[in-house]
Amino acid sequence: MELSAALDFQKWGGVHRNMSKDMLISMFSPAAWIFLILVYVITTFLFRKLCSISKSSSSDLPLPPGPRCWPILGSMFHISKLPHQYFAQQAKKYGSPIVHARLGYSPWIVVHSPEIAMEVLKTRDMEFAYRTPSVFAEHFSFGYQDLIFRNHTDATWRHLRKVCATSLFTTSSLRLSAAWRQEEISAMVSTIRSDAIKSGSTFVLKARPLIYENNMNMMSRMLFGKKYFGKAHSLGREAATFRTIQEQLAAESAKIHLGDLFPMLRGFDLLGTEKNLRERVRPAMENFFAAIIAERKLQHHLDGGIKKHADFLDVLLSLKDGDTVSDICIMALLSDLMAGGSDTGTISLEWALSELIAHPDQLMKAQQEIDNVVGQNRLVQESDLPYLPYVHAIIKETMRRHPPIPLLLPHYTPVASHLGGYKVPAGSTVMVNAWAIGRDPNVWSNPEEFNPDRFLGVTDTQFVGGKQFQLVPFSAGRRQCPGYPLAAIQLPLTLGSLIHAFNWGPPAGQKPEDLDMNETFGLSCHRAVPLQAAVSYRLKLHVL
Ligand code: HEM
Repeated sequence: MELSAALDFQKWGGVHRNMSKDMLISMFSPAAWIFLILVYVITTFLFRKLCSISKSSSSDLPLPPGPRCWPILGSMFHISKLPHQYFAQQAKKYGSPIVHARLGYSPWIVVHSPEIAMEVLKTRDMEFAYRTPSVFAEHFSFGYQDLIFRNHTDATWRHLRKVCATSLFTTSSLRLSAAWRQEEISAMVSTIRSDAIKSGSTFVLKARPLIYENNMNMMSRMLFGKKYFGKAHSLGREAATFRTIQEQLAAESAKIHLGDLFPMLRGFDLLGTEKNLRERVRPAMENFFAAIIAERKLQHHLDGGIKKHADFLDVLLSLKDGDTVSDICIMALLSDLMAGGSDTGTISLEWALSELIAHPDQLMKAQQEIDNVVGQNRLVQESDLPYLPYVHAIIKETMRRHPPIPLLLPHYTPVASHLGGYKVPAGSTVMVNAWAIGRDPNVWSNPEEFNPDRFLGVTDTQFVGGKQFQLVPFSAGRRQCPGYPLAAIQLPLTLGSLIHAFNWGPPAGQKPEDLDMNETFGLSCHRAVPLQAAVSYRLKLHVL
């Protein structure tokens, strides 16, 4: 998913470069221009006043180095490249593990060392585990009713995390949902196999949509017992609505909202970017999830109560006494989990397949490992996973090189603080550059090399915000991704199944080393060019 209120810097850079003077003039009425100029003059004055007050009253620590900050606008026009790469370059340029930038009125602090990442995410996470308020966050979360954007100081946030941890991601609940995952994997393998057989042997597969739909189906079945993608389902209209909502969310998460950069302008929605969120996207999400909840409540009524928990929605609706959560909170949570559980997995698997196509020897080594454990007469099952260390190592190495959320989700501190000997202004968004840490030669030997072997024998505790914080794709501390236990099964299971059932190579005429490995940015980091691979079936025909 495009997980949060991302500023799409590429688009913003593009808009900035392409925006002619005429376009700018025609965007606002004369009254709006006078108003904007007035706002500029007043805010410049207030800003200078504020700076002089804060200089004299706050600590003497300096701000971290970073790009030039212009009055009011800050450094936003400097950040036109992929921000995780841009900030990594800035850290290198200044020889500093912390970089500061300002977007409009919002200070950003970006951390590039495992030591300071540990401070932000774990040792002092009570200070830094807030979320940056934003226009997208407010609507996506139905007014901060969800888990992702609710502050960690809120008792309901703790309650929702506990419900997820104890009812969705325990070993026993994950065992209960194993059959659905297996069905979805079989369906995906079967679809690809039919296409391969139809086309003779090898055919060119666009992997991303298939993996995305597979992840979505797995999530929606676990959460509320429905699936929206694939050949054999009959939810035509509902599925179409669901797709539209997901597409709109992805588009909205990548928009610039003036109100985020200049909070005092929020109420005016001068560019009209909030209107669509408020009037179309949020109501559409609300109607969609409200219908699912209403349908389930009716079912419970007809059944004379909840006899047995069929899925997570049943669990949420059967919470008792002080533990109950409102319908709006359930909607927001379901929406979070759908978002959290689909795009990240798709990104990781697409990168893992790309790296294996670029490194055929490693692909072969993984296939041999799976053949030794599973043979060629059946598909990979979850019970095989403990015996596939090389497949797990590939996932870890993929996460090191390509963390799906390279700057993690934005953390925030409402009060002034300090990090690594630098000042952190009140209201700062604090980011950990997991991408840069994963490629730091001071942390990893030969970081540019894709080498899964480096993870053989490494335990999972070292993987999830391990002691040294070298590898933090799932973050750590209070905000650590709650979905990790599911991802730790789903990723190796899907990757293992795909490389066991099929041979993968670059499309005809391309060499493995020529594969385009460029990145694109939302807040999540896809391949810039969706993967197209030459695929052929490699198991016995009677399998499936
Ligand atoms: C490749 C798989 C995944 C990766 C790399 C990943 C990564 C992350 C990251 C970096 C965060 C932000 C942590 C922070 O703010 O410091 C996060 C939060 C979150 N993730 Fe995941 N995630 C994955 C899969 C999942 C799955 C499968 C689910 C649920 C089904 C999920 C649900 C969530 C939720 C609800 C949050 C918000 C937690 C909070 O703010 O308290 N994620 N994830």
